[in-house]
Amino acid sequence: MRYLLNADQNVVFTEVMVVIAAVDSDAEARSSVFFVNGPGGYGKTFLCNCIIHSLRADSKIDEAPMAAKEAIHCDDRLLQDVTKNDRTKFGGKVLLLGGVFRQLLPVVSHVPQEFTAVAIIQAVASEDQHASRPRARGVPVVPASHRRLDVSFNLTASRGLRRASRVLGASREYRHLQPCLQA
Ligand SMILES: Nc1ncnc2c1ncn2[C@@H]1O[C@H](COP(=O)(O)OP(=O)(O)OP(=O)(O)O)[C@@H](O)[C@H]1O
Repeated sequence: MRYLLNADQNVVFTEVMVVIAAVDSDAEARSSVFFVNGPGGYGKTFLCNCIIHSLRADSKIDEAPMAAKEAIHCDDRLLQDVTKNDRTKFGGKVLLLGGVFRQLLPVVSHVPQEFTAVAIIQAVASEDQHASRPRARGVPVVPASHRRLDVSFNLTASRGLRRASRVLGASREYRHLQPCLQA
């Protein structure tokens, strides 16, 4: 199955396998946590299946879910307990998680999620303008990959934007988004 992997998938496959081999041969090796990021349909599941297939063939695999942070903490403690190794994260096991970072909202303290969503839509819309994409009735066109956020955009409208602008503008981390909110 490995021969089917494309160049990007091959890079991740090799990196994960190298670390697994190192952890296998050295009980004291540091554990590694990988997060495979990529847009929908980019081949994350295909890659994971290939890795699982290879590890199963060698009888060395534990399931690695994509889960809430509490579940990840729980895995960490459980693996440390099972392996009797509390010196390294996940008891020295390799953790491979997958997902799409663009589908997750960044965490901004004291800001409701819908305002963060609006800020992101505005930022994306602004990128779109630079790419000379069409605009419909004065509303920036949101690319297909972000259409699931359309609802937040419509619901919050201008009052939400003004508040988002104020609150996000006060956050040093997201100050660069401020110009995008001047609709
Ligand atoms: N190297 C490959 N060779 C042949 N087909 C592939 C390859 N990589 C991915 N595919 C195919 O592309 C399609 C999308 O891949 P996959 O489901 O792995 O994407 P994904 O990143 O997990 O998507 P999502 O985030 O939406 O779950 C699937 O039909 C898969 O079989």
